[in-house]
Amino acid sequence: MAQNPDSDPTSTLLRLRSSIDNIDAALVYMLAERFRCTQQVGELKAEYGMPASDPAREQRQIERLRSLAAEADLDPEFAQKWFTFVVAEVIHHHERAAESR
Ligand SMILES: C=C(O[C@@H]1C=C(C(=O)O)C=C[C@H]1O)C(=O)O
Repeated sequence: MAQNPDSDPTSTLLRLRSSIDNIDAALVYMLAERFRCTQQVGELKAEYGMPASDPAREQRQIERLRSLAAEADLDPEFAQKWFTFVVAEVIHHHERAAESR
């Protein structure tokens, strides 16, 4: 009789880790794509003398992401922390783009 593939904890661990590795790869590609977009925003802002950060836009994004996180059963605080961390890096890039003009 065929064994249940999940009856062996080692195979279960390997199967789950394989999915985790795929998800991590997708996240890296998604982040790279996001930074490619924000880089273009940074160049546009530097060219036209627009401010690096837009707190009102960020506030709207935070509210939207918190609501999406709650729907997806993800901690909204965690979603906000992740967003704030990424945006801080984006703004740093925008400031560097403006300085190098
Ligand atoms: C990318 C922008 O610049 C900043 C970075 C943001 C982001 O990474 O989502 C949002 C607002 C701005 O503070 C933008 O203004 O759209």
